[in-house]
Amino acid sequence: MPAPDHSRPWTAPTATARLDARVQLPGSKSLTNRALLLAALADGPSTLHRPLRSRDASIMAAGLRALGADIREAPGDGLFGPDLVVTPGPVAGGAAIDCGLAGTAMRFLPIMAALGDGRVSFDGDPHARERPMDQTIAALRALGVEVEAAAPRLPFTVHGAGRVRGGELTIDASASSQFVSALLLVAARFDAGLTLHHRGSRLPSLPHIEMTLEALRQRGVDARSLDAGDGASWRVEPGPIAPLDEHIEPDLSNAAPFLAAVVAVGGRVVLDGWPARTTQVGRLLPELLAPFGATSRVADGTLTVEAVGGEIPGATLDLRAAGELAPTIVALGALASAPVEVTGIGHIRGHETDRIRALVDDIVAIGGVATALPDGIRVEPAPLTGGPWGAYADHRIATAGAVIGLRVPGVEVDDIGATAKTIPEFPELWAAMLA
Ligand SMILES: O=C(O)C1=C[C@@H](OP(=O)(O)O)[C@@H](O)[C@H](O)C1
Ligand SMILES: C=C(OP(=O)(O)O)C(=O)O
Repeated sequence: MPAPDHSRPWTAPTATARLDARVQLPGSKSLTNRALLLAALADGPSTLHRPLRSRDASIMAAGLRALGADIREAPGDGLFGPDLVVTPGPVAGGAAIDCGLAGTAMRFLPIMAALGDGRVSFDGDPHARERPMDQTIAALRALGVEVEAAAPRLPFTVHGAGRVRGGELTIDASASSQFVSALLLVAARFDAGLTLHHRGSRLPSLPHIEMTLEALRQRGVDARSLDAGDGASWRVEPGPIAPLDEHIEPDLSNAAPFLAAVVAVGGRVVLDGWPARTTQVGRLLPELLAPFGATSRVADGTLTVEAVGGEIPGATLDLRAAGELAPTIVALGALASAPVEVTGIGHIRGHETDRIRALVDDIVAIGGVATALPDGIRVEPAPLTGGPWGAYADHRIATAGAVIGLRVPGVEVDDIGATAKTIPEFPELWAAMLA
């Protein structure tokens, strides 16, 4: 089969009938990239079964190889590609790492690089140079690691001295939970471990920090939240990281557009591989979609979402825990018959693109009414027309356009290839859902 051509605008398919689909999604980005990094720091080889194969996962693997890990493909069950076997090596200096647009790579890898002996330089895509990195650089410096940086952003160079003392550190993670996760993920390898405090105006994406703690504990690391009354202090004891063979769960955040499609069109989608218990923030989707008229049922490892279709009610949602899901919810807002307000997401201005601006501009360009709020977005009912939908290199802005296009003919996503960041199969899976 010829490779799909993503260089031309992608006309989002309009749904012609109620949905009745079964969907199987590739692995979680957040789980894959944590498993890769912890495997590279572990005491022996680990296998990742059904890892995500995507740009962000390739970037993480390439960065870890540059830092000394051996990562090879091994036959898996073939569902979305081979398994990965990671054999750790001593953390090496002397590398130049391209972080692309991957927040996990640009926040996690510099902390690991500090364990090595030598210089490691970091850079990324043009927009990656605008993403907040100040807390990574400040944290390393506070830990006694030399960082050469002209500005508190990419590009910069970490000068590892072969060890990090660790101890106690305070950062401001208001702009990203990844600053916290990065330090906790590597801290077992600091001489004194780490007691980390967050002090700042907000702490977004708490479930991703829970995911980090759980990933560490699964590998025998003593990692916990400290009950400081504010839920913003953590402790990781120094010690070995055990190797682990892990089955990577499907990406539940990438389930969002497929489940939102049910609200937009009506009918039913059954999602395979829904975990009985998970730290992924996508577990909140059933309750987030309920105000829009969706009913959800978990049974036998599947999630079934049903909706009648037709008018979509308005809603007000606080997505501070789940900023990653905001573009999909805002897309439903553009289709709703009453105002939809999403708050708690000011920090998504620092995601792959300024997501608040991108969503407002795209919705307004197709005739909608959307307003940026200091901490979110408000969308009001308006008749939508087709037209260009900018992806801004952002997988979730691209898929938000796909959701709107289900009901609005002629929505043209300029770069559906942006979905390669976490779900390269998106156009094919979307078409299959609608078939
Ligand atoms: O640690 C992670 O895997 C992630 C944390 C979150 O980042 P922010 O806290 O910057 O939103 C999330 O939005 C991102 O997609 C993935
Ligand atoms: C914010 C996201 O990604 P990143 O890991 O690059 O921060 C995202 O996937 O929504």
